[in-house]
Amino acid sequence: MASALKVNKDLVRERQKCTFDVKELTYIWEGGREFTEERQRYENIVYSVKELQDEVPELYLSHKERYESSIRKACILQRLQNEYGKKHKVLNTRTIRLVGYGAIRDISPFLLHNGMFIQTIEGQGTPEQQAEWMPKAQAMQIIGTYAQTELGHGTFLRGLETTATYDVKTEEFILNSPTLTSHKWWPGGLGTTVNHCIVAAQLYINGKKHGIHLFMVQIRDLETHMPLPGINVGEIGPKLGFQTANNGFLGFKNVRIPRKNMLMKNNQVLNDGTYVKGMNEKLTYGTMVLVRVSIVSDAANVIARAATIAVRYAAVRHQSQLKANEPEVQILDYLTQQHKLFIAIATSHAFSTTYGWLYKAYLQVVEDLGKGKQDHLPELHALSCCLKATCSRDSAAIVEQCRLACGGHGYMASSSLPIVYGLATASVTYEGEHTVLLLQTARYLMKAWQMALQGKVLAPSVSYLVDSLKSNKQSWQNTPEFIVKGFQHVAAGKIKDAFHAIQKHVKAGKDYEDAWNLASVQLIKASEAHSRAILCDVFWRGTIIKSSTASPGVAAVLDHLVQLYIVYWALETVGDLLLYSNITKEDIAVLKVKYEELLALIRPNAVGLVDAFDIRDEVLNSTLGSYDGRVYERLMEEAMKSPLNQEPVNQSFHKYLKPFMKRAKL
Ligand SMILES: CCCCCCCCCC/C=C\CCCC(=O)SCCNC(=O)CCNC(=O)[C@H](O)C(C)(C)COP(=O)(O)OP(=O)(O)OC[C@H]1O[C@@H](n2cnc3c(N)ncnc32)[C@H](O)[C@@H]1OP(=O)(O)O
Ligand SMILES: Cc1cc2nc3c(=O)[nH]c(=O)nc-3n(C[C@H](O)[C@H](O)[C@H](O)COP(=O)(O)OP(=O)(O)OC[C@H]3O[C@@H](n4cnc5c(N)ncnc54)[C@H](O)[C@@H]3O)c2cc1C
Repeated sequence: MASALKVNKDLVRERQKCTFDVKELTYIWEGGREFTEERQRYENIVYSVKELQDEVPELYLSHKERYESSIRKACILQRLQNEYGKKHKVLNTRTIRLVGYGAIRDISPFLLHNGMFIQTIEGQGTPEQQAEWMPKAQAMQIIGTYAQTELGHGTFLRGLETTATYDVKTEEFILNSPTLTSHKWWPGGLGTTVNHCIVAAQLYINGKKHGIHLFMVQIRDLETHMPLPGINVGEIGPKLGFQTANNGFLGFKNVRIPRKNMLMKNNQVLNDGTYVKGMNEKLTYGTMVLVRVSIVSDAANVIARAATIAVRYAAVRHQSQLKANEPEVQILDYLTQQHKLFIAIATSHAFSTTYGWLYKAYLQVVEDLGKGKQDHLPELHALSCCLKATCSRDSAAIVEQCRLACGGHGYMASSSLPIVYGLATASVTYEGEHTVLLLQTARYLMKAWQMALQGKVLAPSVSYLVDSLKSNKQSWQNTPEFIVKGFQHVAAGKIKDAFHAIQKHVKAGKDYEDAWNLASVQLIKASEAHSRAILCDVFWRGTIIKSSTASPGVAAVLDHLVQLYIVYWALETVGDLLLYSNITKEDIAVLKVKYEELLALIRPNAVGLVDAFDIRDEVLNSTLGSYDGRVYERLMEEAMKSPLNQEPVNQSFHKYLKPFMKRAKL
């Protein structure tokens, strides 16, 4: 962090106003002091490595140069990470991703290796397969990705066309891409980085199709890196963001792999071609569940980044007068600006708390599955789908809101807000498209509603449906607990409406599937309302627990944030509350005042709150958001790095402009 002397005076004043212990909140936000200290220790190592510092900003490099630079840095990072792991302890993936981002400035071409390839071997491999591949993958003697999506299908996995046909004679699988649309398309690192892939393919044995299975396939020679025979591999080209992720395509022509290369923890193929079905075919999708859970944490992190940039900038930026003859005010003093930004801070805490809760549920299900119990798998799938969908979508909207809150300068690449938006919006699509995942949860909610009607016991996350069937609703109270109940009434009401809409179409003679499609707008609304009820409930309960051991100052700001989140969403969805709960116009008027009071309470702590996210300048990489607030100096310094500013006259003047001007007629 910059020395106090060089820090912008507005930021100095803001920090003096802060009423709580910033460090203490950082520890809470990060899940414990040990995690923060571990990350900081690792950051100190990584960001002192000279080779990781850019001479030319990445954005001025060509597509090819950017990739080469990202690989160079990713290798250095991987070495540092391994060395660190040997000396201290293995770093958590959040730290690896955060710190890696600061060095690479975009997505690491090893992201899928570290985030899905290793996890799939771990989660889907037999102990023998793990023993063979895990050490090599961890040491990066083999580098891999997760190759599932194809040109023709990403969402509908049963529609994937890549085939893996078992040859009993040679005890091998033969991989083929029978059509153009069957080519793998998107996997990160696949373009020119990885030499192995976990490939999702339709399994055929003796002409019988057994559905999607996962296979370990080597695609490049380990010495020469040349594609192996039968492999057609390449990079898919520039995208909205993710420029250095090295997303690729892949086709197979009669590529043979040994039988032992099918990941067989769940389903198995024996030597003689006998197919042994596992406990649940959907366990093949297990890595996706883990990544969906992790995306809730990623959403919290991207919002924290955008909020840090936008809040610090809003403290430094002065524009317009509130009153004539008075100095121009910090834009952070406009209530509308606080309305745009404080919800970002609160949302980041809401998602971080929800991630902690969801990850715990994930670990419990994994433990249960190990004992052959799968009762909670459907609930976890439903929760991970709707929370991934809602948190990723909210994160993209909030990052964009933070960008807009920075006015014109937020549009500068050097603000980093465009690149952060590129990251956030990608997560709305990858790992299960937004609408599609909401509809997965809706399937579960329809079943839960049916069970509630039948008086059956429901899983904890939907047990509120039982309460909603009781006719005596208490009169409304403007307390957080009661507003959370209000969200549950909204969710229950929307679930019920969607259920009835399907029934109505079925009664009118439609097939269930057509009725489902006709009701699907209502279904996604029900799923969204369920997500919001869960987020508010978990955030509220989680904050009470965290506050119970926090200092009074920190407990107070946590309380302001959770209340702000709940009241904000009550006001955003006020129409729903009027439809489905007992809220009155008078209650709403009180909530509006409450919301304004909360903005005022948070205002003196705004900069302290984003400081508590403890995001280093290297990670922010932002002219607008650095700790010292030297916004204008940095904007100018960065502009001066443009290659167009390295010469007084660009050659295009002599080649095009001058002749053009000469020829121009009056
Ligand atoms: C700690 C380490 C963490 C590291 C984190 C790193 C983060 C890295 C970030 C990486 C960045 C980018 C990577 C991006 C990678 C990708 O995008 S990989 C590709 C992702 N692809 C998808 O998500 C595909 C989406 N589609 C599907 O999942 C399925 O096709 C879909 C669920 C939509 C439907 O599947 P079907 O097989 O067609 O099933 P249905 O008939 O619809 O349903 C049957 C029942 O199965 C239940 N189900 C479905 N999925 C699951 C599951 N995963 N688990 C449990 N159960 C599941 C479903 O609910 C149905 O149940 P029901 O019949 O209703 O009882
Ligand atoms: C940055 C990025 C990185 C990625 N990395 C990987 C990777 O490493 N490995 C990998 O395998 N894949 C990867 N993917 C692919 C990604 O998982 C898919 O793009 C994603 O799952 C969406 O599938 P799709 O592209 O087929 O979308 P589509 O399903 O074609 O979606 C198009 C539209 O159709 C709608 N739609 C589709 N089906 C339904 C339905 N049943 N009901 C209602 N609406 C529907 C969707 O809502 C959407 O609006 C990546 C994608 C991106 C953008």
